[in-house]
Amino acid sequence: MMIKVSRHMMRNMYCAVARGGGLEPCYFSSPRRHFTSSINKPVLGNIPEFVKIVEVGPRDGLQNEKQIVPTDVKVRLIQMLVSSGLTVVEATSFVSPKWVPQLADAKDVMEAIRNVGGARFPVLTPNLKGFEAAVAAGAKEVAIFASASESFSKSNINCSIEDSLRRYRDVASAARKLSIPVRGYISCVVGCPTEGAVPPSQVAYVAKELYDMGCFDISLGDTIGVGTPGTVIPMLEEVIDVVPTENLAVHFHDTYGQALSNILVSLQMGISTVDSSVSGLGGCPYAKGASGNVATEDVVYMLNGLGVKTNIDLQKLMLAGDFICKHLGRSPGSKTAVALSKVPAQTSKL
Ligand SMILES: CC(C)(COP(=O)([O-])OP(=O)([O-])OC[C@H]1O[C@@H](n2cnc3c(N)ncnc32)[C@H](O)[C@@H]1OP(=O)([O-])[O-])[C@@H](O)C(=O)NCCC(=O)NCCSC(=O)C[C@@](C)(O)CC(=O)[O-]
Repeated sequence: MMIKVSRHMMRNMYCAVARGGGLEPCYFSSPRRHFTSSINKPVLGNIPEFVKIVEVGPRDGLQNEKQIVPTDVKVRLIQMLVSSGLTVVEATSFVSPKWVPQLADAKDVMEAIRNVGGARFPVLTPNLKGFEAAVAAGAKEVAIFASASESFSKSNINCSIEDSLRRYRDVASAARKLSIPVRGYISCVVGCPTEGAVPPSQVAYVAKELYDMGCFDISLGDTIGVGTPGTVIPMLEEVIDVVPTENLAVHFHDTYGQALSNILVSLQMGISTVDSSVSGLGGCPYAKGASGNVATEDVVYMLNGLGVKTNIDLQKLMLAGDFICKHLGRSPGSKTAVALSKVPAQTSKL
């Protein structure tokens, strides 16, 4: 049975005075028990005990790199991410190689990870052509990506929002016949690089369309990272009115350093799926100036501190971040890795 969470219920959950606890804060390691006594639960409200992290680095991260990363490096990165405990790693995109040459090796990546167990590897498919290629390459889960902004839809996938939704209905229906789960993304949920502020009602409209076509998860993307809790909360309120929180995910880029605060308020509003990118890789080829996604290491560090389970080994995750940063010839992109590189003794407590 699907329980619709109304805005009123959300407010109550938000204000809920939680009892119990009795646990110590634990910043570096996974929590041994849920919630900590030193965390003021009356302030935090009912944040989830477990958060599923969808790692988007190999796709959202590497699609934006100037240099084309060799297939074997992408594959090694994916393997390292899986061995850190991540159970969903977005592997690549079946998009036009003219538009995104960085991911032109999608078929080879899928072939190379065919036998990697313990995780799901969703891939982006912008149309039926991409869907069919993804399935032929062994994809077991796909993602479609719409936009809440008309101009971003045109620049990203060369069609209007309505045309994209028509295409995606075809993809969703083809996927249903093969029992392939479909994730839906919405870009520009608070701001668009050309249109500016995006009305929450427009986000809710696209979210409902994606939900109605069968998306099991709808990821709300602040593509250019302009959101603050002040704009994210009203957007989420409208979306939660039409899509249950258990079917929502958040996807914050960190351009203005607001991603962690935005994630925290999303958790307080009942969302328990968070997208992030190892070492904060990424950006968007069609959103100039947008920085990478929030770094997975920093999200895990915050969740550990909150006593929220992720089942991710932060130390192994940082090794994956170190691996890809070394390959790209840059210093670590997560605050956690930077901090621990300065205080290596703390690493032993991870
Ligand atoms: C959607 C299209 C294909 C339309 O592109 P188009 O040029 O309008 O498409 P078309 O149907 O006219 O086809 C043009 C050519 O592309 C080919 N083609 C057509 N489809 C495919 C396909 N699936 N795979 C491979 N090739 C394809 C097609 O066969 C043809 O080849 P040609 O005859 O010229 O040789 C193009 O605009 C595209 O690939 N866009 C992808 C853009 C992209 O990947 N953007 C980044 C991801 S979205 C994002 O980052 C946001 C997100 C999800 O992370 C959330 C957030 O951060 O907010």
